[in-house]
Amino acid sequence: MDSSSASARLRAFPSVRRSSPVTVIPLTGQLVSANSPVCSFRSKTVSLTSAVSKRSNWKLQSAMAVQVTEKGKGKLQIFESEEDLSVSLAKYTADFSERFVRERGAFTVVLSGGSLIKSLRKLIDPPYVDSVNWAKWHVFWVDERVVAKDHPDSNYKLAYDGFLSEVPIPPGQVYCINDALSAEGAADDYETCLKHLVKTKVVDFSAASGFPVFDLMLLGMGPDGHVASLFPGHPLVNENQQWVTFIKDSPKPPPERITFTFPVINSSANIALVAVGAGKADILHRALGNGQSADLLPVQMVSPEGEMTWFLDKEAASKL
Ligand SMILES: O=C(O)[C@H](O)[C@@H](O)[C@H](O)[C@H](O)COP(=O)(O)O
Repeated sequence: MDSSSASARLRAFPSVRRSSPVTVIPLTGQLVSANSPVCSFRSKTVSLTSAVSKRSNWKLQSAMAVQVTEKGKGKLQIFESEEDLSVSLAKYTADFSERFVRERGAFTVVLSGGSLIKSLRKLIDPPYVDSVNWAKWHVFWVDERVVAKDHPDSNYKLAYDGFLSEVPIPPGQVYCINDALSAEGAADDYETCLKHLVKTKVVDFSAASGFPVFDLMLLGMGPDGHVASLFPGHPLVNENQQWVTFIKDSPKPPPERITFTFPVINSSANIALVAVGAGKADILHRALGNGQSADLLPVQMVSPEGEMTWFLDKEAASKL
């Protein structure tokens, strides 16, 4: 792995292009999926700063999503309710599954913990529970707590109970933490597993950067702006050599976790960033608003090689 290359370093410290042009697309009357053709709607080009200040354009009507796109920063979708968000998130995920299974014979999907799992619940309902080719799924965790797999804090348990137990993904394709190891040992073990899966071409790889490329990463965000187990002000946000690392002083309990690093997160082919509820409103205002800060929040460091799509409900987006 040539992780000391200039491009790997650069990708670990992506810049936030606040003044880049964005396209604001007010949509009326119906929920529009992430894959809707942009050209079929009215659009105008403004800067992200002015898009945020023109809040009157963002009024939500019943079951309406407002999309904002900015080159390199992603598409922002705001849903009337968490229920609408989960319907759209299921379609978005199922569409990628279909595309990657067709194109490369497998679908590598990365989960986080927290409320994201609940927001994936429509995937285990018809039509997706029957139409998705679950046998081709390979499931990973962007972060995991260093606890036993049957512990209430386990992200594996959360995903298993709420989602994985309901669909026929072969158990050998669900890559959970080795809970017999220390945090350091579990991070090493997970990275070794990823390297093996890159070698066997289950997981894609970017020769340019030297990091694995997951087909889809589904990220939550904490109210402090953390993603995965990469917390504001923690030195791990600058890790640019390892694929998987560990933390023993996580400000969010439990303290011991393993986590993908930013170069791996930012190598993804697609990232969905999902935030729901009023508790996320202030940090989203800071992350996407006009204010300038020298220190980027972890969520502002998410800047994938591929596509990024934000899924917010109207409470989370209420201060934008
Ligand atoms: O293990 C974890 O703690 C998570 O992976 C973490 O990064 C989570 O995704 C965010 O804290 C958002 O969680 P909520 O959506 O529950 O706020």
